[in-house]
Amino acid sequence: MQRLSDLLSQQQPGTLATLAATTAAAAGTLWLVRAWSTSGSRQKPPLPPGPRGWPLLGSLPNMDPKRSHESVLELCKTFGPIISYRLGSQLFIVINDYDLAKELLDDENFTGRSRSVVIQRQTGGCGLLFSEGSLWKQHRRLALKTLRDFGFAKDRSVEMVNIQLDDILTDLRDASESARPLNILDAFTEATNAVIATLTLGRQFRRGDPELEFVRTAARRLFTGRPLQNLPFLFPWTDYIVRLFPTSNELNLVNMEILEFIQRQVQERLKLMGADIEGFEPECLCDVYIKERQKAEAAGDFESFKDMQVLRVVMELFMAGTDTTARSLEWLLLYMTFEQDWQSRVQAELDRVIDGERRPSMRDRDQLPLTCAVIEETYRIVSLTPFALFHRATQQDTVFHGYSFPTDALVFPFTYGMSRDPKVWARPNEFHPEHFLRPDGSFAGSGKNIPFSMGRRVCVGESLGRMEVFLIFSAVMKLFKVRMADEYLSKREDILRGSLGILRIPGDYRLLFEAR
Ligand code: HEM
Repeated sequence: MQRLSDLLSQQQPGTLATLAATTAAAAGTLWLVRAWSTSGSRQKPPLPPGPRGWPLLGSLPNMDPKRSHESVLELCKTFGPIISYRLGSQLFIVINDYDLAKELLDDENFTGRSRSVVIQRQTGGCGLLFSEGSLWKQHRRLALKTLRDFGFAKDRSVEMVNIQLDDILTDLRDASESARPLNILDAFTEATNAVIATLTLGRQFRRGDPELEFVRTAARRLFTGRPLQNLPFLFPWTDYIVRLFPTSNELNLVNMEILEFIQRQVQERLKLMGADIEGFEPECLCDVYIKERQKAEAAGDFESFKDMQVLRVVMELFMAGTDTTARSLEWLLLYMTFEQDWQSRVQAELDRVIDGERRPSMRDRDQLPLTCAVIEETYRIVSLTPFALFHRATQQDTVFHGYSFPTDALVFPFTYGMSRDPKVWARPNEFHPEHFLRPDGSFAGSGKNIPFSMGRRVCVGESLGRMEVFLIFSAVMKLFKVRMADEYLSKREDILRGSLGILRIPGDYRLLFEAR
């Protein structure tokens, strides 16, 4: 396996001449795009409507840097369900209507991802999250099949979650006996990471282990980082300056550190597999990838499973499977502290259905409509990933509902806006689990709620995420009452409004647990 610095430097051409040429080309392209978009070209359909923006900066000064989802919602109220705006020189198109988003996300043409220099440098076009075309299809299929074979979202994962629950419940018992207020995220991160680490790397990072501390901190840095503060993302020509000081950019830095960490893990697996890779019975996704690489190379294919590809797929699943689910659980408990009546109703339902000391299992789900509705409503009102992930039209001259979608525009399904659409939700701005309950009290399903997005690039981990959230939330609710520590009670608005990194992050809080 190549050294990581070599792998990353392969993604970094660059001399002064290239700098000059690229800057000139970027300026020329920008000028042309601007000239075209303001001239009201007769041949091409217009861009979707949106604010005019400032010279060079576009709408950047109008975005709340901590909560761009709120600023974009305001724009949608003015300009409609398909809007466009520029931040720096990057064009964004936002879809804020469920039916339009469904049509777009089901369309093969919109399975592209950003070709931004930042993403290219971090991924080299490899992996699963940011790859496109046949490479993406091949690896999405393989990753899903492999994880399924290892019991992804099935019995084996249920067993793993239950083992993790032992630790969570012990922590909560200790906290409740000592009346110690706590931030619950760490306990949830440890649990969700243990599950995905077993599936991807065949091992777990145990408490007290510095590697677990690294994963926790890295996840926090990665998911609280603001992509919009990554200058070259909005002004590609600044990339040449930023790349001279790679450690000055937090998102680059944390990406490199995680990749190095994953590379060490892959090397451990290689050591364990020994010389007879072919005869080794794979125990996790990483082993399968190492074996597939050997097969591909034997057949003369040195591209599909090159080092960067293997590292990125393992890393992306490992990271995406850790913080997203832990944060969903954190938000659920926060809503339960502020919605005490719903907390009591969930607990009454759990007491009725789950007898004695038994833990809730997936089979109980059908008997727990209210619990399911509370979970679904929390997904809705939080919208953990308000912009899902950016997509891109892969075909030139794409026209969608009368508007031009250039191939370099970043297209977002705006899940935050859709989950607040008054045409769809009776009480869009309130915590109202009845959105997901039929009049007879049965669970109505997710309907138009799309926390995991939808269509061709729908979240790979949806079934695992949903399973973990249901099992952990219901087990905690069965055994503990949760409330906000007194000094945070008056901060409801700040805590629930929080801020936006890659995920929505609540404001600072401390929870108190009391055994039931
Ligand atoms: C509650 C937890 C989670 C939420 C809310 C969530 C949400 C999302 C969203 C909104 C997307 C973007 C889909 C799009 O491009 O339109 C996504 C993609 C993805 N998620 Fe998740 N996710 C969660 C858990 C997980 C887990 C547990 C894993 C790993 C096992 C995972 C792996 C991925 C991957 C690999 C993609 C990229 C799929 C692709 O590009 O084809 N996610 N997720």
